[in-house]
Amino acid sequence: MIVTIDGVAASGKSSVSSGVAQALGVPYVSSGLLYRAVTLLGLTAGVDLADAPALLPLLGEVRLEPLASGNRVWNADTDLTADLHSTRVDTGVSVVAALPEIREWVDAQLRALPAPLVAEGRDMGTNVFPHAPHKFYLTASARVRAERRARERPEDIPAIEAALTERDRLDTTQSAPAPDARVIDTGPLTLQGVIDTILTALH
Ligand SMILES: Nc1ncnc2c1ncn2[C@@H]1O[C@H](COP(=O)(O)OP(=O)(O)O)[C@@H](O)[C@H]1O
Ligand SMILES: Nc1ccn([C@H]2C[C@H](O)[C@@H](COP(=O)(O)OP(=O)(O)O)O2)c(=O)n1
Repeated sequence: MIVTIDGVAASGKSSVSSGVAQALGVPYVSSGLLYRAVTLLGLTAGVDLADAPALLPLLGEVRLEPLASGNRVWNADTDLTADLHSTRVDTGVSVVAALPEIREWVDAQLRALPAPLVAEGRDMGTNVFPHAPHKFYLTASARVRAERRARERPEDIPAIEAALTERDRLDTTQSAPAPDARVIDTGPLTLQGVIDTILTALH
């Protein structure tokens, strides 16, 4: 069984997916971490982030470890995970995510994983796992999402809100909900409330 949980930036996808996956006793995969890893490796190598042929050779030893408690991304023996949520990765990642060659690479990593799993991102329900039987799409206003993220980062709410809104705009192409996804406005809900809504729908 595959459950897809897509949604806009900072809508709660990874926290909700982790909770749902732990309740189901299956792993979850965070596709955004792979786009973030490509971005980090490109920035570290000094490569133009819009240059797919220059990025692809950097990815030969990149591996996603899909743990239920939280995903890790490795480049050979180096754990990249702690560096994937920096502001510079946030700023560059939409450029990388717009490259068809990089999207193909990410999709291939995800499709190679064994089911059952929970997959979260933007296009899990539309493109990567279109035949998944259970699809969800998380939303919340930009202000609510910025307030949540401000609890994790040393930036003020208006700056975070502006950056999230800009990333939503740049990611619009791949972010449409699947027609058969259940859309959940997480604004009025607690994290556990969102997880419970999904678990109830699965039963
Ligand atoms: N319904 C909710 N109510 C309150 N906080 C939430 C809710 N959903 C997510 N959060 C918090 O919002 C932040 C962003 O969630 P995260 O899972 O990182 O989102 P995404 O994976 O979509 O970027 C986290 O700090 C998370 O704990
Ligand atoms: N399936 C996916 C997952 C993420 N992306 C892109 C879009 C996002 O700006 C980045 C990072 O996504 P991630 O889900 O890690 O981060 P946010 O929830 O947006 O903070 O990657 C994508 O295009 N397709």
